[in-house]
Amino acid sequence: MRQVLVLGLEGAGKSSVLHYISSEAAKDRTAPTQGFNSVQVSAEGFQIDLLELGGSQNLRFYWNQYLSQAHVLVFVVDSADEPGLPAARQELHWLLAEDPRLPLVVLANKQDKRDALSVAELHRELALHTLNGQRDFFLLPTSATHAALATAISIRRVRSLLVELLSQL
Ligand SMILES: Nc1nc2c(ncn2[C@@H]2O[C@H](COP(=O)(O)OP(=O)(O)OP(=O)(O)O)[C@@H](O)[C@H]2O)c(=O)[nH]1
Ligand SMILES: [Mg+2]
Repeated sequence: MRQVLVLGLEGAGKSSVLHYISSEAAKDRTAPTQGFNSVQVSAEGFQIDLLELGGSQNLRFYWNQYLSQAHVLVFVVDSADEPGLPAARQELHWLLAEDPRLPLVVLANKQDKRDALSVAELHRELALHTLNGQRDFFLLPTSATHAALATAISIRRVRSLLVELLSQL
């Protein structure tokens, strides 16, 4: 079992992304995650356990306790929530400081929204240029609720990236 830890501020779209990855279908409605939400997908030769921890302020306190079991960190960002980006950046960099090698996949989610920032803008706003060279790092645009081909493709790309990263372990 390989574990993927899925974090990000409340409402970023973690549950929606996990639902799509495991069921290959968009879901238009999710409830805020109380505690955690776990989803399994099978890859060739191994199982992937994706563990989402809720993003509300009181739950963020527990995030770092789960880092040591994780093989990959997925950090989901609401690309259209510009005011929330400083908090997302701060939480992300706190997590990264705890483990300088943990592979990181940042999802620039909600790309279907008209006011979504681009991947390049998010790279800057999240100060991702400051990452050290020790870790594998990827930044991918996603959309998890929009029923369009681009959504299906973006989620499939996340899934195959995770399989690729985890199969190297
Ligand atoms: N337009 C759009 N809405 C999205 C997308 N992903 C998620 N949402 C919506 O954003 C809201 C929050 O999504 P969730 O998946 O519950 O977010 P979360 O990160 O799991 O939130 P917590 O569990 O509270 O930490 C829901 O209303 C989703 O339908 C997306 O790609 N595009
Ligand atoms: Mg959730």
